[in-house]
Amino acid sequence: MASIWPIGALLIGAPRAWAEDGYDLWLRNAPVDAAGAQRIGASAQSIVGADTPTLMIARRELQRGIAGLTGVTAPLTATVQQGAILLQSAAQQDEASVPTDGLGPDGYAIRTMTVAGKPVTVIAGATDAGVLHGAYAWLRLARTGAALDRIDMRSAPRIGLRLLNHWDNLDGTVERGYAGQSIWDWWRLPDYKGPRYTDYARANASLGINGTVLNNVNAKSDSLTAAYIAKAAALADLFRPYGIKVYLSVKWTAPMELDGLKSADPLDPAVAAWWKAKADQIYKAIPDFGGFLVKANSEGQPGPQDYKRTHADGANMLAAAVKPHGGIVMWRAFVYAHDNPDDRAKQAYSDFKPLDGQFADNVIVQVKNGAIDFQPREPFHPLFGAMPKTPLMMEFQITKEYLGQSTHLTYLGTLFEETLKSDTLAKGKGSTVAKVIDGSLEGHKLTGIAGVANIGVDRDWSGSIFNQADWYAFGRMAWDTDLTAEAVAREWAAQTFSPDPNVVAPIVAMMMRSREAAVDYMTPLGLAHIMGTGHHYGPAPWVSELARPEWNPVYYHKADRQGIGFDRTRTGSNATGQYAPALAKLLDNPRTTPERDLLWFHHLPWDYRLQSGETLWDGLIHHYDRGVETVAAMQRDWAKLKPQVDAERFAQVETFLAIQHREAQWWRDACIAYFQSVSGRPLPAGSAAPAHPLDWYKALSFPYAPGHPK
Ligand SMILES: CO[C@H]1[C@H](O)[C@@H](O)[C@H](O)O[C@@H]1C(=O)O
Repeated sequence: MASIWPIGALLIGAPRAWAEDGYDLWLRNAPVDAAGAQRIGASAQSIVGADTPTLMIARRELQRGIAGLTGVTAPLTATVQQGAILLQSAAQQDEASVPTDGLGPDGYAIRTMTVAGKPVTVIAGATDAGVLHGAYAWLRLARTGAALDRIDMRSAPRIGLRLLNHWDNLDGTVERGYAGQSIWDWWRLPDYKGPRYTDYARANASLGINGTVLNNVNAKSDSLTAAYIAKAAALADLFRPYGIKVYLSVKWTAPMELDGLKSADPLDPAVAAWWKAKADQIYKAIPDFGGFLVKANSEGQPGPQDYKRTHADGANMLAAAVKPHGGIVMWRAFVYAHDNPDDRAKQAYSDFKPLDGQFADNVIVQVKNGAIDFQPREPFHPLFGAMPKTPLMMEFQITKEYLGQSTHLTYLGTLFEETLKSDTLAKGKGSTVAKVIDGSLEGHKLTGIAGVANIGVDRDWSGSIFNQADWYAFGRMAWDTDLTAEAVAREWAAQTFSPDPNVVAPIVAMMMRSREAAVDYMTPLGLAHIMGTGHHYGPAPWVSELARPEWNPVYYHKADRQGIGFDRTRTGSNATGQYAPALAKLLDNPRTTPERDLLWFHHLPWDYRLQSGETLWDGLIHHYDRGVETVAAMQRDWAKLKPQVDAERFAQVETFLAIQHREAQWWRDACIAYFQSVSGRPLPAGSAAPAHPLDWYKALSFPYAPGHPK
């Protein structure tokens, strides 16, 4: 057998035919060793069945992957041969078929079996998109070194809508984007459809992402003009065979801005008629258009409350416009439009909880993972579990607005996992956030999860090689919320760098502690939102003079001579009361609050004793120290990988880790200098004094961070 694949041996040490700039993401298909080529080649000698646009993509992906990995191209054949891969779509059910019931519109089954007396691998789906997902899953197995000669797997996502949200503006900038300008070339669309769009679709389809919202939630009305609808339609045409639908964010006052209507009151029949006509126009150009995403009455955006109507009034009016076409409305719960002096964290719940049961059946409310704003760590949002009659979808941020943006290595898989596995206790133990959003807790059919994309025109797409892992993890965990961050990191590292366990293990170890390191050096023990204001980069716990209370870091940490933290208990802002009673009870007591969230829920004296026995003050400093030390350890671990990683990507990561280490110290020293100026406490033994006086950090301004909206 081995002699069939001599080419595998030749590939060892062969010069690479591509630049290692990260463009190929996890779809890199780098040549494997001889044993790997044998393993893959034996199960991929030919491909059978590929007659629709989507199946042709599946076939091409397999051929491309197999050729890259083994050096041998698997031909397309009409008859079944030994070692063939059979693509079995719904139309091809016969005696050899693999059952596809229960796989839904996206799922797949992969099975090695005997067909016409020949050992083959069948990749089946109830739809062509399912087969395509199966092809990508098979390639994932091939790339990660799994055995391919005995497969019997079925996989179907529980969450229906798995979407990226682009915060891309029509002028090509990306709000909170740290990977360069938008990949949507609005200027040359719809005529010029550059190759990057197809690569984008491949990357997303390989994860099972099935929709994309093209434009920023801070939307401009222009996105709904005929010209922009045509551009969106061009993208929809490209993405369709990959099983990806297009959605648009809309601005509430578009009827006024585009067509001079006098109002945008959702109960005004003229307004409803305008949206209906607009929806009809869009569906004419994009028959499978997904629907609308709306940010209303939040951060200055207009909305139904401007007309004394509710969010439900607004959502339902839009929902009626898209309903005849099968469209949906995703209505965001990220609101803090009004001054909310006692506790910004409470507003979404206050506004939305009373509306439970009032939304139309094609509306889904999109809730951020936490109640403030994509912090390095937040307890799960209290709306999860609190609106049983309303489908809620998750909004994660893949772009790392508050987690070091493009340079810090802070793998988000652990954040996603922590949130999804959080127990709301809404219907007793085991009422996890994952079960809320997959619909199983309350029996909803409309289900979704969105990730704010970290994609731009940078060669590596995401601003750094390791940020690609966040896109990857979002997609994989959206498909299967049971996946662990570690398993996903392992898959990603094997495909992105090498399946060699000596490469995978240390990279995964770095990734798995990286986000906790950022929590430690930025906002340990439940602190939040003490970043530089506006751009959210770097420390600024001292800022206190901005116009609105909730724009100031001092509002969030509330440090004074006596203690630190935000009292959200029953006797404080009572945000704890927004959680299920059993959980609220735990959170009202610092001793039964997870220590990682301590200062999120409690204002405590500096002498409060942590579980470790040390005082809160000493513990805080130790967390800051530990964060910096962890980054230093990551640098050392990366340095050891030099022989195994190509020079280009090694150098990028090395440089970014150096930046991260420098900035972790900046964070640590600035925060300690500030908190010490407030607490007046001495540093614990073993902790070095901040390198500079507080004024030095205060003077260090950083006004022009990328991605910061003007
Ligand atoms: C799109 O605006 C963003 C804003 O830039 C950002 O700082 C914050 O995270 O949230 C807003 C939102 O989610 O609407």
